[in-house]
Amino acid sequence: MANHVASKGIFVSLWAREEEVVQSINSKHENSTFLAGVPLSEKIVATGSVAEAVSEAELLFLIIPTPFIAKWLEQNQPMLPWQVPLVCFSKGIEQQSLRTPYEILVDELPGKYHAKLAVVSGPSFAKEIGVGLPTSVTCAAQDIEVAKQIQLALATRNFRVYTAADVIGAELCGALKNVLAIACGASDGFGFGANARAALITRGLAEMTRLVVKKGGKASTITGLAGVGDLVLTCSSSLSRNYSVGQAMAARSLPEDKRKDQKQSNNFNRDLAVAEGVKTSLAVHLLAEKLGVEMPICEAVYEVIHKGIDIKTALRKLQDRPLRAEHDEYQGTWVWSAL
Ligand SMILES: NC(=O)c1ccc[n+]([C@@H]2O[C@H](COP(=O)([O-])OP(=O)(O)OC[C@H]3O[C@@H](n4cnc5c(N)ncnc54)[C@H](O)[C@@H]3O)[C@@H](O)[C@H]2O)c1
Ligand SMILES: O=P(O)(O)OC[C@H](O)CO
Repeated sequence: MANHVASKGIFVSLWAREEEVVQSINSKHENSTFLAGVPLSEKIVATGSVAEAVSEAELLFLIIPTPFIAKWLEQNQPMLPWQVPLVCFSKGIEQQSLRTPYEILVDELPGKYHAKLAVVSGPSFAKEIGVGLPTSVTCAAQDIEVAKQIQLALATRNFRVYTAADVIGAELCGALKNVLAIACGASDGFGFGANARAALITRGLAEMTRLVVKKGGKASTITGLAGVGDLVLTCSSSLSRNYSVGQAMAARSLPEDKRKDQKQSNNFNRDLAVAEGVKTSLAVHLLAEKLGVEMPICEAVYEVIHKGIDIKTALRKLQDRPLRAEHDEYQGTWVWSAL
């Protein structure tokens, strides 16, 4: 995102946690640790000091993994200006509190910050944005004028930004697609084929819809970039860390002689550590239980990762559920059926 904004001729001050990342960006104009091979603009200057990074900010981006947001805010909030929009790009759900990134921001930041909070979601691999490939995302904010301000600030011919008012829907979709991508990666890792993947994406969409609507989000968000867009992207590309984790977990559970046919992740341990769907699957399990929402695919991912259930058994269990109608009639309209 820093590179994209810099491509508009805007100066970007980028805070990074690791000293080697700061060094690499400032000396080589590349983030060799996290985004090797993507040349970065000289308009990006990295620093290890949050105070320095935000001192002249007209727009703030917060892009760190969801599990660290609350702690990061606790340590850095006093340095953050409240008069400028703060846009969060993180996609996950906090494990214990079951909060989305926006809900964490609202809880952890004083009220004066709240009016200018926004989130960006949608199909957006960092690597593709970094090299300027065409990308479209959704910016959601409670105040649509804030979303429009961010839309204008970020949009280019190659980077379309749509506005939306459904913050909760956009965020839940972004979090859930990571869990579903693990399931799709696993299915592909077993060589279950394209039919199975398409079914997982479609029934995954049904799970997303049920949770989003139950939490007060809009069903229309599901058909948008944050919903279908990001779900299709993440569930079908090994550029996704979540998909790769599922793929590698399946490949690892195959007998030696079958493994050679499957793609293996070179970065399994790193993907496992950073793929948001790993921790979010526990949060989704708890949230679905709390709200009484049926989410069998997400539940299968939770059972494999957090309960140690054999991955093939979990996928087979999905196939063995009772047969039923695809949609139910509910208050005069057809909606996704519960299982
Ligand atoms: N990478 C993408 O393509 C992409 C695209 C859209 C949204 N996102 C979302 O952005 C968020 C960040 O993803 P990412 O790919 O930039 O990072 P990542 O998932 O690769 O994680 C590594 C980053 O986490 C930071 N980190 C590690 N421990 C930390 C701590 N204790 N406190 C603060 N930061 C810490 C590291 O400094 C590093 O920048 C995630 O929620 C992800 O879902 C990522
Ligand atoms: O690599 P992933 O699986 O974290 O996905 C990255 C982005 O969220 C895709 O939109």
